[in-house]
Amino acid sequence: MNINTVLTEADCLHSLDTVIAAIDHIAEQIDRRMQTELLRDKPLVCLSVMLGGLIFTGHLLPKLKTPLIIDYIHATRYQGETQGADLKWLKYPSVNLQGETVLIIDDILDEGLTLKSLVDYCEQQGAKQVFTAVLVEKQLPMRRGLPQADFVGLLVPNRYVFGFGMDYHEHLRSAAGIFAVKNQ
Ligand SMILES: O=P(O)(O)OC[C@H]1O[C@H](OP(=O)(O)OP(=O)(O)O)[C@H](O)[C@@H]1O
Ligand SMILES: Nc1nc2[nH]cnc2c(=O)[nH]1
Repeated sequence: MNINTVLTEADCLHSLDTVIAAIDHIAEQIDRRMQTELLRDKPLVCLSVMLGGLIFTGHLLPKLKTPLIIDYIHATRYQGETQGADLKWLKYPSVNLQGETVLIIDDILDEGLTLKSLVDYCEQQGAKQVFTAVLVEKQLPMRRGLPQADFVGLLVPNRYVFGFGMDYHEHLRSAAGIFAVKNQ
């Protein structure tokens, strides 16, 4: 596998400009929704899902006007592969979620099993409400886990995608845009 070949042969699904515009749009939607959901003086607890959610989170949070605190979860189901397996937790959130309004921020909703586990965990920890934001939603006929996220930036077809946080065998997370691997 030559990483440069993967990149040069990939199909660009969404340009960097399109991704940035989609993040602007999600930020507006989140701010609007949180005006009605957040208790006064209570910040939104934002949980970034490592590693894939890192770049999306870094672009999204400075655009939010909603008062917030930042924490992270490290959980992986694919572990550098292109087929998912059981979710492996590497880091639980440090913040106490009891009574909090939580926003889980991830790069992609695919089968939805990762986000379903993370939402369940936050609810078990006593979160008052749990919202989910993803940069991309993969278009599947049905999902085994969470059927949809509350805030979605862009749609992608049912192909293996990378860029803007998403990896191809742990490479290409920093690719500027969203790309689909050739023939996958
Ligand atoms: O909807 P699902 O089918 O569960 O897949 C979505 C998850 O897969 C990726 O994580 P991955 O396990 O590859 O770890 P990573 O964040 O380190 O890339 C991605 O970041 C999501 O968290
Ligand atoms: N990088 C990447 N991670 C995923 N996790 C679930 N689906 C995908 C995908 O298409 N690409």
